[in-house]
Amino acid sequence: MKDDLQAIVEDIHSKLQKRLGEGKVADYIPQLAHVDPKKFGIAVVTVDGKVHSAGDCDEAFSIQSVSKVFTLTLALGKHGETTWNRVGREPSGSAFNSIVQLEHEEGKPRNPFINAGAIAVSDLVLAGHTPREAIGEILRFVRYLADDEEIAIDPAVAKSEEATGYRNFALANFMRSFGKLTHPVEHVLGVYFHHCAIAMTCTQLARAGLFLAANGCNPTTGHTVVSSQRARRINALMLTCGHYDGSGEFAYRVGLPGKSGVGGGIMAVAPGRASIAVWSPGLNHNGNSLVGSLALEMLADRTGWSVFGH
Ligand SMILES: NC(=O)CC[C@H](N)C(=O)O
Repeated sequence: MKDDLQAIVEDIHSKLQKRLGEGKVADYIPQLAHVDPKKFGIAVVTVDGKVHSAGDCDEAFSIQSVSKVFTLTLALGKHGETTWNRVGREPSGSAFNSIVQLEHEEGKPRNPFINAGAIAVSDLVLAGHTPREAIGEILRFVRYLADDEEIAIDPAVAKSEEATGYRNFALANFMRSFGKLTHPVEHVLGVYFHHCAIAMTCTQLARAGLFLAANGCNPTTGHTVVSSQRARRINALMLTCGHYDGSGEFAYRVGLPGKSGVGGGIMAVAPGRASIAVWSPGLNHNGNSLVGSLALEMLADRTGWSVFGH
């Protein structure tokens, strides 16, 4: 490390002040359109459990698609490798809510991080449960990962998406027509919308991702969450698919496994070193946080943490 980490984080926060407000806040989910576009938080939790943070790092925001990492981890825990019968592991090269590939590939989504793939994963998490139980299981899992019982779902966000999620209903119905969802569409989407509506701060999110930076074991709680092989593989999927059709650009500029959400959050993993969360609501054309991506690019550059070398 070239400089002290807290100093780097504060410097990134101050250098990016002039860029705040760039990008476009997601407004297709009406409840997200109200968020102040100038918010910006960053938290870095190193594998020794130390937190380095700046800005709006303790303000909760809607994690949206970042939650797909947690539901995938749960589905793999419940169904093991058979998870991959239902969803692929290849980058899609298309938008997060795209429907085009689904017809060619007979209802099997490309990867677990695009909407269609995460809906298939929600169907897997729902197995043996009512929707309410599955939502409770996901929330308990995220609280366990972050070691924080305060984490909650924002019901207004879930409701807002349920009322306007025409695309997601289309994707789910289309998959169901191929027999690729085993539960009723309303139940599967109920689970999906609620896990997307989990609200977390950057600090909580960085803590929740720590197991991925530390070979599957959360070093602050001592809990073994997944095997080191599984942690490595989830990181690989985040690197190749975590930013949709912006994943190549993110790997080029940042070089860390990462998962974005349309709430403006990104969770990134520096294996063996740290888990990082950034939040800034303005999105680039791929639906990834514009200032958040810049912050991670600066962080990777200053720390030499890119998985591809210094
Ligand atoms: N990229 C995202 O964060 C998308 C998640 C959002 N809940 C949706 O389904 O559209």
